[in-house]
Order: sequence, then C-alpha cells, then structure tokens
Amino acid sequence: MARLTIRNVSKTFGTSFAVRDFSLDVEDGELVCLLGPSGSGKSTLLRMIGGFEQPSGGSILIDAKDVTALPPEKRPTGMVFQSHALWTHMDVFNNIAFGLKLRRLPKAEIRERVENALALVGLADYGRRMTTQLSGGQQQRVALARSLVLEPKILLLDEPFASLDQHLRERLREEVRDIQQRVGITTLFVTHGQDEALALADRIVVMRDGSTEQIAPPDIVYREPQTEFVAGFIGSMNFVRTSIRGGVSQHPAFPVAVPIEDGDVVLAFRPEALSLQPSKTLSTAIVHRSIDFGTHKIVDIDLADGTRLKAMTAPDSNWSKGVGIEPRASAFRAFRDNRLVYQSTTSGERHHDRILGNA
Ligand SMILES: Nc1ncnc2c1ncn2[C@@H]1O[C@H](COP(=O)(O)OP(=O)(O)OP(=O)(O)O)[C@@H](O)[C@H]1O
Repeated sequence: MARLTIRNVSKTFGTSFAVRDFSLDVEDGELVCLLGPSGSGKSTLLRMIGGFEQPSGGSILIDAKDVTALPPEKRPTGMVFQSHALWTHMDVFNNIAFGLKLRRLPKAEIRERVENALALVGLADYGRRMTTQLSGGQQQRVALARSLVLEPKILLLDEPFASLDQHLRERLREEVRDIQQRVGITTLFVTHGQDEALALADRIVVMRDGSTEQIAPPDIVYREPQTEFVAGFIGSMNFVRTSIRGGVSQHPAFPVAVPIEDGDVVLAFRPEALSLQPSKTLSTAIVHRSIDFGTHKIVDIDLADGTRLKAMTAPDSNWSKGVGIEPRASAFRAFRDNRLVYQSTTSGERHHDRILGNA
C-alpha cells in the first residue's frame, strides 16, 4: 500500500507544455483514472511517475519519499503499456519470472510468486504456453501479471486494453478492478474512454491541454461538471448558446432565469433533463429521429435556430414532427468562458436555483 503525491509537476517539449503545473494526491489503495482526449498529457504524466520521463519542474513523492530523480528500476512502481511488449522467445512463466530472476530470488520463491500472479489474472494453466499462442486479452493479462509479481507499491496502467475489442475490454476492466481491490494496490489508469473511467475509478482526473479540468468521483464528474469541457466530455450533453439580459436567457426556446451578469453563456443539460410535451406549448421543435434503446428512447430534436438537442423519453412514447419542450423541467448548468457560473436543479415540484459563489 502506498500514497502518491504529485506536486506542481510540469513537462515541456521544446516550447510547448505536455503537462502544466499538475498536482494530485492519490490515497492508499485508491484507483484514479486520468481521462482526457488525445494529447492532453495523460501518458506523459504517467511516464513521469514511472520514471520514464523526467519532469521539467515539480516533484513526485511515494510514501513521502521524493522519487523525482530516480530511474524506473529504482522506483516502487509497475507499469503496463498499451502494447504489451512480451518476450516472444520465452514462455508465459519465464516472461513473468524475468524480473524476479534479475533480483536473484530463490527458485522456489520465484515459482510460488509466478504461480500466484498467474492465478490472480486467471491464467493458472498457461505458464508453459509461448506468448505468441495467446489472444490479445491473455497477453495483456500476462503483462499485468509481470508487473504485479514484482509487488510494486503503485501500479501504472497506460490504456492497457485500447487494442482489444469492446466486449473484452469491458471484461478485463472488471477483472482489473477486482484484482486491484483484492491486492489493494494504489493504481493510476490512463484512458481516453469515459465509460472505462466511469466504471473503474474511485476518482477521475479530467485532463485537457496538460492541465486538470476537474478531479472528483465518477458520479460527481457526471452530475456536477465544473467546466463546459467536462460537461461535453462525459456522457451525452445538450448545449444551447444564449445571452443573458436582466437575469433571463434570451433564447426563445429557453427563456429561463439565470441570475448572473449580462453576457453570453452556454446552457448545458442532460437528455434526461429535457422533457417533451405535445406541441401546443410555447416553444416547439422538430423531431429529427428517435432511437429505441429498449429501456428508453433518445429523441433528436431541432430548434428553430438549428440547435440540435437530445431528449430521453419513455420507451412507449411516440414523438414525431413537432413537439413542445419544457425548459422549466430542466436541470441545467450555465458556463461562461468554460467556467461554471450558475446551476439550477429541479427536485420534485420545487425548483431550486442556486447562484455560485464565484459567479
Ligand atoms: N517525446 C515527445 N516529444 C515531443 N512532444 C511530445 C513527446 N511526448 C509527448 N509529446 C507531446 O505532449 C503532448 C501530450 O502527449 P501525451 O502522449 O502525454 O498525451 P495523451 O493524453 O497521453 O494522448 P494519447 O491519448 O493520444 O496517448 C502532446 O502534444 C504530444 O505531442
């Protein structure tokens, strides 16, 4: 078990920042996902923690010990990469045993630890197979076992399942979560898949351009995005551009109260927060298409100004052509220059409005 502290870490390549003034504390046994689009600095950050890249500034501590200047082999970290890089001339057993042999451990101990690691990743009978005779998923399990057998304090996973198909990826991430909890190992997991992060993480760090946009548990990142970027990156979100005058949105379909300073904002709300009505209500939209997911329908509608929105409706509902939309029933958030400036929440019959302190 170990605690990881990242303090004001930056990394520049030439004149551009890959990671910018990044700080994070990861608790004992916690699984944190670094989530962000391609190029947001996730891998660079992970490689700096593993010692494969040297920070341009800042420090990295494991259990309060500064490891910033240590090479990878001197750090208590284990890293699993996207491409597993197993040795093809060795069988599975020897791939996993390799690091233990370098440490000159007694043979009997090596055998026991390798067998335990194989059992942990569900490959108990695969020790004598050559790695070329394994499926992609099995190869990634061997890569994971090869890391875990060295009993690192911190496990670093860089998109380990990116090359696998969706079904296998989902199964393996459940397994990783299971193993991670059984072993209780502090873990950082890099992904650009929001589903993966939502399913796996104790906390998610949403990254963009080398900086943190939000650090929070998955449900909070989903329900309370702090920036427009996070709102758009996690889950399905509707955005409506409008301007606020005298505390009221000027958009004809969304004349909602937004008690903030005059100016342009983006209103954001989930498909499940938009209710459709028969078209006799105030504002109307045109149904573009409707997709039946069995448990619910997602209805794409177009507003008069061309804005396309998604509404989640009951599976037995049937919307076509013109519909009314009910803005008062929407729980929305307002963003200005990417920052959250206002949120409204609906609970039952009562409508609560809350102005944020920093609005
Ligand atoms: N060795 C390098 N030399 C120059 N620039 C680099 C190097 N490694 C990374 N970068 C740049 O740093 C930025 C962050 O890259 P990084 O690989 O950390 O992003 P990422 O979020 O992991 O992306 P992906 O999901 O595509 O792997 C990118 O702009 C990338 O081009």
